[in-house]
Amino acid sequence: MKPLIAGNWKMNGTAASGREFDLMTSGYDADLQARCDLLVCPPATLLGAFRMRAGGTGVRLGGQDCHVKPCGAHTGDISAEMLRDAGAEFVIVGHSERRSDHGESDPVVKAKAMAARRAGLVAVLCIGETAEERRGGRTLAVIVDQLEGSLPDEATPETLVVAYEPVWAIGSGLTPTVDDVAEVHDLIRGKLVDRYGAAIGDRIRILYGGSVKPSNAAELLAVENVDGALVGGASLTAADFLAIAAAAPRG
Ligand SMILES: O=C[C@H](O)COP(=O)(O)O
Repeated sequence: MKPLIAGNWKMNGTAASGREFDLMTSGYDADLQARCDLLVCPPATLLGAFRMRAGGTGVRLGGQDCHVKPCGAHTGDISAEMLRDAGAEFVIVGHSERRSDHGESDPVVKAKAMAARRAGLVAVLCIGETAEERRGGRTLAVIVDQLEGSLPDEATPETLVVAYEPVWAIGSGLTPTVDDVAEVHDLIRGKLVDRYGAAIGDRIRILYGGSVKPSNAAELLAVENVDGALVGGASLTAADFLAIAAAAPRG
């Protein structure tokens, strides 16, 4: 399976960030293109400009969230259809910062994943346990609950990516051991196969996210059932982001 290296810029970036994005597109050379798919999810304000800059380079674009409805009276929100219109091919749903900042529940995340499919976007559906849940030995149970509550009713490898992001690893510099990552990704793979059948579930990409950096990317990306990375802070600079992409194993 070709790895997906996805950058989530979160609430970072202005028009001046186009220069950094250009370094990413120019650095995504034939070797990297053969090695992995590269996705940048900037703030929605930059999608249109980045679409112009990305043209023909192979770098894909995504949104960071979408509303469940295609349009309507929802001040400040953006629909999956609007993201697609602005150049997105992917959209992150259920990121832990959306869950905590905006109280998004599993049913809402599921509805957003289904909205993404309706609009022709690939949903990057995020799940992960908190530090307290991990300390309480509930990691695997939390992952199962989140999957049961938020996976869309129908999915294919072309419409769904799952991202495992332990909340305590996000932006903290901490990462789980490779054995812990392997255990959770193995569980997720099994649940995807149960839900969608082996022909689909075995081919849905499962990303790891949380403090991925050039120094730990090769180790994390080599873990079985880790099919790429969802990168926050290190995706803001081309040098780090491309170094992570270069650490992806050849498919
Ligand atoms: O969506 C990305 C994740 O929240 C990871 O962020 P981070 O790489 O800054 O830890």
